[in-house]
Amino acid sequence: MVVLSGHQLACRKKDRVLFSQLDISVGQGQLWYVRGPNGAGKTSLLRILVGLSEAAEGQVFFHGQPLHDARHEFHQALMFLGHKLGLNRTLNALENLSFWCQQNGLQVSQETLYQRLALWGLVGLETIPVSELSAGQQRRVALCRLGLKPDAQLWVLDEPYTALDVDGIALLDAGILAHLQQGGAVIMTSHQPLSIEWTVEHLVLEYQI
Ligand SMILES: Nc1ncnc2c1ncn2[C@@H]1O[C@H](COP(=O)(O)OP(=O)(O)OP(=O)(O)O)[C@@H](O)[C@H]1O
Repeated sequence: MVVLSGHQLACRKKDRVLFSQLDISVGQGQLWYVRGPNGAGKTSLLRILVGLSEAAEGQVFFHGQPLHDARHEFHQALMFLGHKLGLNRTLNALENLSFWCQQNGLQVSQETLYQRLALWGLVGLETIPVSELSAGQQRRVALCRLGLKPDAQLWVLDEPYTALDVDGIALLDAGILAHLQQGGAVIMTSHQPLSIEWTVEHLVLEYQI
């Protein structure tokens, strides 16, 4: 079953066409890996696919419905982790996760949040302002959100491995694998080769002058 699809998408930034006539169809249990050099348009594509930017041409569909007509259902089903971490640097890890859950209308116990933080190796760091954590620790706090939104069938992850150490990469791989095994769908960008043991669909964007 197709979860998200983009038809004949085009993206322009200033006078440059980043991509055009781009088709993508992301099904349940599929892992899409969007690759390409710096500036090729990977983040721009992801932003179009999640409805944060308008395509210059083409349309995005969620479960066969135009995204505009399925906004509510789409947001229920979407877990988007952008290039930026989306953390408040003055709040600590626990407060950031609580705030994010509130924003998303999720009732999540403190115990569950502590469990997520423990899973990501952040025990003892829960109440330190995020600004005082290392880059990899901050990334781990952001990644704690994966799994907190039970209805999120579609994960869209923009360079989620950034700043992670070997153990962090293995944890993220395991989380993505479990999501796929449960029928979830994943679209992600990365500059490093994927080591997830799953069939990977590749979408390569070239740098267009
Ligand atoms: N808001 C904007 N206004 C103007 N140009 C933009 C804007 N956002 C992105 N661009 C341009 O669009 C191009 C593609 O950017 P994008 O962030 O999508 O690339 P990317 O493939 O994700 O790159 P990277 O691998 O460096 O993260 C870049 O040349 C960038 O300068």
